[in-house]
Amino acid sequence: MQQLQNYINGKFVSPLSSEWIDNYNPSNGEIYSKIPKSKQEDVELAFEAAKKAFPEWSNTTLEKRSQLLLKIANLLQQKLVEFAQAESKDNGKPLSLALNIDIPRAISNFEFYAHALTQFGSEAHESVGKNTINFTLRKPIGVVGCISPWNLPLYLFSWKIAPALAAGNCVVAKPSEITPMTAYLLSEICIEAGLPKGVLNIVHGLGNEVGQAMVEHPQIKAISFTGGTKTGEHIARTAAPMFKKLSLELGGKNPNLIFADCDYDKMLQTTVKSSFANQGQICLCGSRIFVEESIYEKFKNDFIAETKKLKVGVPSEASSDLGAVVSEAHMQKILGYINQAEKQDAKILTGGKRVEVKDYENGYYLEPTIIEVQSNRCQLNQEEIFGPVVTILPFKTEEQALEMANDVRYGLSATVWTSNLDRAMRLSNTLEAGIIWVNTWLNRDLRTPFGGTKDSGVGREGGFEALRFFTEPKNVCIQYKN
Ligand SMILES: NC(=O)C1=CN([C@@H]2O[C@H](COP(=O)(O)OP(=O)(O)OC[C@H]3O[C@@H](n4cnc5c(N)ncnc54)[C@H](O)[C@@H]3O)[C@@H](O)[C@H]2O)C=CC1
Ligand SMILES: O=C(O)/C=C/C=C(\O)C(=O)O
Repeated sequence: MQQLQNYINGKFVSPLSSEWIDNYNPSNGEIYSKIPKSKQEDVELAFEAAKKAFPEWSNTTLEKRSQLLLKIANLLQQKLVEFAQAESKDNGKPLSLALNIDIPRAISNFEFYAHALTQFGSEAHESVGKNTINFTLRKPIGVVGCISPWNLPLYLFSWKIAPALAAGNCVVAKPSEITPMTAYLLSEICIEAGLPKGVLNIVHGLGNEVGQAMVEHPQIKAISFTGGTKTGEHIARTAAPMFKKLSLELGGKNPNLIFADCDYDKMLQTTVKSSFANQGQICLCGSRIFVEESIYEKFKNDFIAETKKLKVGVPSEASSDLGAVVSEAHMQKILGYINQAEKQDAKILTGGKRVEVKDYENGYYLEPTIIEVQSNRCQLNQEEIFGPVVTILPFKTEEQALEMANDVRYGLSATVWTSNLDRAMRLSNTLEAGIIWVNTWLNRDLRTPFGGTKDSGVGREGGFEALRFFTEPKNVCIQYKN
């Protein structure tokens, strides 16, 4: 059975403990590889390698850094199919999704930051009448930590390491132990691309061992994390006394507000995607759907009909719209929420059950599920389920829709469907979320700030925001004689 390795100081190495974790294939529930069960001592090795590489990497010209990131992107492009197959097998997502979204986006992340680093500037302030000029240097921080989740494995792993490297930092990175494969394959590419040893180090293992050691490490000065809100809270509590820089991209319970005056067909097709893409395992999925009363019954019937057309099946088959959810434990968690529907006076309109796929009976397949709830205060509307489950609820007025949309602890994204520009602007101003989509969803321009408010996180990724996060500003004030 394949044994993955850590990538430390430019080489593949086994964990010092020689312990391994089983890696499951969600499509059939079988163990298909082993990953290092690394510990604090492996993190220390990675840190030492990164620290040693920092002086040279931070002084490497922007052109050279840019070329290396582009080389990684080119090699990824050449191996797109291999990577997409690996991602689909490791995560359970449809191969078509990995081929068309996950891996292309990982390539774009490297390309984007290869170019962004050459365009990144800093400010200068002339104090007129005082013969003084201030200018701000943007220094790489040193060794930084990147911790990524399992839902969009290489997509989010590269979304963190590309800007961290671009800004001149050396990196200790930890992919999710549930989906380690494409990060492992990326280490092969880094070697092939000639990335200097120690610049990027990838340590596999459990969150409460490897992740915890990274967060606790006194000399890893910044942590970029994407994952669950509870984990983010724990990281913040651990890191705060050490005054670490933190970027936390956490959970969401995003509202999807549908008004009667919208482009109905576009809304319907997009709402199916924003509900069930990647088996609903995207922090941006619109999991609370609020519909204007006058079109509620029509929407309900059409949405059910469209959802019933979705095929749940083996990830590698082109006809599968939904694959498997990521793990047995996660499947049980989602089913736990669905099974509470009745107690919460909610009605399952379609779905709600595990799916048995022929010859893949032990895979983690779930029906796309729509639940009609009676109140936004119910648990189904207040907690992140992170699976193919959405709720629907009618509203009478824009004010009521806004109130329900904001009445939740999360504030990541919101989607508004309307042809009324005034309403679109009013809601864009008042919805409590870091990202608002009007008449579209998951429409991404990598230059824009990405992140959430409230319990959805702290800080922003994307564009120059990430380069600002991964650098320390230093102001220089010079007074000169006339
Ligand atoms: N992007 C998002 O919004 C995501 C949200 N989630 C939510 O979180 C729930 C739990 O999923 P998990 O897989 O447990 O996510 P998680 O938040 O535990 O995992 C994300 C990453 O954090 C690491 N991690 C875990 N504990 C850590 C610690 N103490 N210190 C440092 N790193 C640590 C994990 O190993 C993984 O690499 C999901 O059911 C879902 O609701 C999960 C993944 C992504
Ligand atoms: O950057 C994006 O386009 C999407 C990011 C998605 C997440 O952070 C997530 O699902 O966790």
